[in-house]
Amino acid sequence: MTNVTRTFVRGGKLNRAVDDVSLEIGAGKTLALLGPNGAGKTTLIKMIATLLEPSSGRIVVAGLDIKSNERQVRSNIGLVLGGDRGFYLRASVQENLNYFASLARVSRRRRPAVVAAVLDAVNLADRKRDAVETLSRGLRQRLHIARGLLSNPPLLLLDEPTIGLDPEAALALRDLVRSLKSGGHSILLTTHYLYEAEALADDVAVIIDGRIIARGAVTDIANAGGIGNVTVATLTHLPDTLGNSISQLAGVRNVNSEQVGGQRLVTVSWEPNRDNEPQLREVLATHAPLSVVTRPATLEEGYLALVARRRMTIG
Ligand SMILES: Nc1ncnc2c1ncn2[C@@H]1O[C@H](COP(=O)(O)OP(=O)(O)OP(=O)(O)O)[C@@H](O)[C@H]1O
Repeated sequence: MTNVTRTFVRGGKLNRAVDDVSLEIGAGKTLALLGPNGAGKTTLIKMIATLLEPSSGRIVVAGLDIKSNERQVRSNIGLVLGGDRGFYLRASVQENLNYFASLARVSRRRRPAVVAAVLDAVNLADRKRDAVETLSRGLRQRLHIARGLLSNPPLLLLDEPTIGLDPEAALALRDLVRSLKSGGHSILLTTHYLYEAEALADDVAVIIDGRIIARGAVTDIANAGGIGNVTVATLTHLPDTLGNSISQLAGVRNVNSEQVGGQRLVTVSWEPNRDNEPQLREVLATHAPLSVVTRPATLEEGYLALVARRRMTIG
């Protein structure tokens, strides 16, 4: 998409829900779109799915401009919004998929094979005769993905696919998303679970107030938030003045401490390429640290630093 903007009028004021966004997703790649509530993620996904028209800008899916090829583009996209709606609850899994396959213009002749293939892909074949209302939330979410796969679309749009799932069901769903990716689908994923984005995505884009403020690998997001590596020190106790002494070291961006079990974890975020574990060890030496480990910032640490930095610059 190139220079895409979508405005809404609210209370007589023009609100730019998506503001001049340009993004591309490579074939077979997964892009995670992250951002706070109301940042513009769903608006962006709805525009790609042709459910909402951009106010300006251009969106191209598999080489086709969505404005002039709406019907064809729809069959190139699998939209998975999830939740409890979207199925006939008393009808069976198979009946639902047959119906949605007809809407997706899968020919009557090909329908049985296509429905069998998507059921296999999401591992639901053994439940095909059961009414949808008997499926757990995790299995319903698989059914949503099966529905999105009916036209074998090159692009899948997954809006918070694991929301509300228990940890085991969420893990199984992440495995399913990985297998779709290795099957060649490009995926645009929105999620508020940062470890999920880190586990699944090749690339991350952060949207705030309708604008993409950072895009790239996890390190790029962290660097945009002003942090590079992070050192975690484990201590048996934390003297009052220690945090202050650490924050005075060159290159320190932020210091946090928390109690975990009987231990104190001190987390030191360093500015990009300015980590200095030896100097930190000197400060910690008289407090007998149990361990000191330096590693790259996680996506969660990078994202939180980026959002905080953004709020500081506009607030
Ligand atoms: N139909 C609409 N009419 C008016 N304003 C809207 C409409 N849809 C979205 N908005 C506004 O556009 C902005 C972006 O909303 P959007 O739902 O895209 O955010 P989001 O990033 O998906 O949020 P969440 O993480 O909460 O799902 C918000 O300010 C929202 O109030």
